[in-house]
Amino acid sequence: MWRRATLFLRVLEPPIHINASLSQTFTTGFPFHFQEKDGICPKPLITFVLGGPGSGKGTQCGKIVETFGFKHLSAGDLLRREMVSDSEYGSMIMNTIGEGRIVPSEVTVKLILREMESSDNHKFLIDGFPRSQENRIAFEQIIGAEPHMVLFFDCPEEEMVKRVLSRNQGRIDDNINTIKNRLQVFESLNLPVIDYYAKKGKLYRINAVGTVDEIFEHVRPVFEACEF
Ligand SMILES: Nc1ncnc2c1ncn2[C@@H]1O[C@H](COP(=O)(O)OP(=O)(O)OP(=O)(O)O)[C@@H](O)[C@H]1O
Ligand SMILES: Nc1ccn([C@H]2C[C@H](O)[C@@H](COP(=O)(O)O)O2)c(=O)n1
Ligand SMILES: [Mg+2]
Repeated sequence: MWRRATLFLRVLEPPIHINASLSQTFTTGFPFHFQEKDGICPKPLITFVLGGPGSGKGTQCGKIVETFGFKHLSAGDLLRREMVSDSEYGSMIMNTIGEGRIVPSEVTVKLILREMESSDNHKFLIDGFPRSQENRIAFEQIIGAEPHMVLFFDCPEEEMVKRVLSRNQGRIDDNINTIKNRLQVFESLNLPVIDYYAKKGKLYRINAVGTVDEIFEHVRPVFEACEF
């Protein structure tokens, strides 16, 4: 039931090396294998969801899924799941997340790819990715696709820190020291990606201050304006 979506996906660079243990679960080369639905292979619609730690990306993704029927892929959640699995990357991921740094792009992109390939939905919300230009380039190289739009939840640091410290979900990075590092990483590595998409005309900046429902009322028209 797999068919190559060659026509739809933009090929940018030669495939990067895929290491032995992951190559059994991930497709080598690109474009990725996309699930056929009702006899046709739909074009994947990719939305990247960016914003600082605690800006509300995951919360708003939940509402977008409910309202617009996307498949939500949180890069952080995929990494946390990999971390507690038997993966050879477990301890590396745990140390990296614990210090508020970014996991090597190849690992993260392949986790995303695995989820995309096994999904029967063609509309993807990719949350917390790309966190760096290196992440972005790895996605383009491995998956051979670009987002049709990018949401940026713009939230003051003080509010992000307050939200993260009261999240209470047992995350190893929800402590003041790691948050300081994550904020620095956001500024130095993630803001350039946000600028990149702004220059390409793909960025939708959402004011992330207010109640969850108020913020969603800024998000809704962005999706309503799209023809899916
Ligand atoms: N508009 C809001 N007002 C107050 N609290 C909020 C709002 N949106 C989300 N929260 C809460 O703030 C915390 C962080 O939100 P969320 O997990 O959605 O952020 P995130 O951007 O995904 O963060 P991270 O990058 O750390 O995963 C959660 O406890 C969530 O319930
Ligand atoms: N593209 C990504 C996304 C996440 N991570 C790591 C580092 C983050 O601090 C952590 C938590 O992510 P979140 O749940 O806040 O989106 O996961 C990464 O290395 N690369
Ligand atoms: Mg999140």
